[in-house]
Amino acid sequence: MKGILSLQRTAMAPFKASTFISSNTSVALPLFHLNKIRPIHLSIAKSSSYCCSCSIRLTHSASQPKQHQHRVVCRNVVEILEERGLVESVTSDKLKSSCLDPTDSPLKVYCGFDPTAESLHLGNLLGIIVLSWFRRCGHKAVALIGGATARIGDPSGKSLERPELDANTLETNTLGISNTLTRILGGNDNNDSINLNKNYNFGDSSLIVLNNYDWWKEFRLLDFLKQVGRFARVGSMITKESVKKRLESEQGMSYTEFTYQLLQGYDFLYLFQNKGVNVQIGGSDQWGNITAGTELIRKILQVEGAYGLTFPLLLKSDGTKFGKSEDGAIWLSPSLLSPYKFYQYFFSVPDTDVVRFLKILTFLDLEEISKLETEMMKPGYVPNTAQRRLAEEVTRFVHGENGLKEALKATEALKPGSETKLDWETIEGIAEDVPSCSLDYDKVLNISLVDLSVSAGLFESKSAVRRLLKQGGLYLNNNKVNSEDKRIEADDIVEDFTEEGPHGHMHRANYKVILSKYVAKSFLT
Ligand SMILES: Nc1ncnc2c1ncn2[C@@H]1O[C@H](COP(=O)(O)OP(=O)(O)OP(=O)(O)O)[C@@H](O)[C@H]1O
Ligand SMILES: N[C@@H](Cc1ccc(O)cc1)C(=O)O
Repeated sequence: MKGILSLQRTAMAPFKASTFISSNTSVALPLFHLNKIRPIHLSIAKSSSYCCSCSIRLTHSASQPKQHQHRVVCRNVVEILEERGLVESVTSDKLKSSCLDPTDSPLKVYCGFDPTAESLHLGNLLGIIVLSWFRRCGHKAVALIGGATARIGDPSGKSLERPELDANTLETNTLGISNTLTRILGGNDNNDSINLNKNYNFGDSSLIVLNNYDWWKEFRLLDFLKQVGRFARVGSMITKESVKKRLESEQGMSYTEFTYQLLQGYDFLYLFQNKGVNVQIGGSDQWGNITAGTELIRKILQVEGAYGLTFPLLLKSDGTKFGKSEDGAIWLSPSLLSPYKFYQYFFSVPDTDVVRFLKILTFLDLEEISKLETEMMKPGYVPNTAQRRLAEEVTRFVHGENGLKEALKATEALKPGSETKLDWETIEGIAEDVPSCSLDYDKVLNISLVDLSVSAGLFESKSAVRRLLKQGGLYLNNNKVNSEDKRIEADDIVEDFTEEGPHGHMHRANYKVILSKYVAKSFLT
């Protein structure tokens, strides 16, 4: 068993996780049990000196701006995607030749995300990564939120009709997803909410976030049937995988979901005509919807020059797809999955997956990945070195430098026998991820540690506490407890002095104490 994530799955099981509550009058007790785990040593690797996008070493000169050089040395983005296993199909081979000159004629690429959940998940990250590759190679990206299409429900890959979402849920989801997209693709740690009535341009306008509800809300049915429906052939529509499968099922398919491909198809046409978008990307399940768009553009506008590219679905080792429907989805929003847990997920991926994930989910040079792969085969390889690199890269991309720092700090603090000094922020971070409870301050101060360990639910009996204490396995704030008579003193309580009192004095805002136990070394396998 490796890594803290797997540790927590087994170790946390006996305890019921509760919400972490902190207030001026309470003491919160994040409790955890570290069992059968090897300590993990972490360090941040230095970033590579290669061009982020094209695996070619940069040769900056003082006179040439970095951005310009970056584009000059950049290779064909489609080739890069192919090498990394990020291309399943393209609608035309001409796409490759169309991306040769990003400086003079950059492509404008879009990927759509229906706001069917509060957050995007790991499967959706592939679309974000492919958009990012295009941007890194000098092209432009559009992230589209399907405020309109989410009301219809994409039948792709679904055996049942999707439940209808109410307006409030859609609004909350749209906000959550926009925040994630702008946080990741905006390239900063800015978590501020964005105003949904605006389109967002970032810096050099290489990224725009749009919502398709903006053009669908005013499109009248008669106009749609005349302008779009007339050109769509039912014969071609029913051959799409998403429709064929559903028609064979007992439940069949509603007319509403049947029209989904035309909505997505029209989006492409609208974006082609009004925003200069000429490429749509998506997971392989989006092929039918993407080709609906290229077909409409060809028929209605009578032009060529619109392309589609799909990437393979990201699958777990058991062959199932990463998505939001299963338990334990890997959410990209920190409020649904903390950066610490996100990091731990990647730190614990099996050796059989790590190289594939490094190629798909990071921007690391392929040569570097290949070196890591070679190292993995050698005797003396420190387990999880490749996973650590993967976890660092993906966490930094999704949660920013601060998110990665938070994850590393919590990882360090949760290590068995860690000597990390626990400060307020670290405890707060950990508390979300371990079972915790909240007790009044006076129910903790001067209370015997043995009693507290039981009243807080860490142990079932005082004798169990004493037994572990004798084995040297009981820790308070990462310090080993040696005496059964230990009482909680004021100094054991980690305080947050960050709130400023009425006269400019810092006053006690919150109080926290952390207890932990882990099985003595002799019990480790
Ligand atoms: N595992 C995955 N690998 C690659 N792309 C994915 C994956 N899951 C979803 N996508 C892509 O993300 C976009 C939105 O996905 P969508 O909301 O339809 O499905 P989902 O979130 O996987 O839903 P569910 O979990 O309910 O099956 C689509 O372009 C889809 O191809
Ligand atoms: N159909 C995509 C989302 C999407 C919506 C509208 C588009 O124009 C493009 C893509 C999904 O399943 O999530």
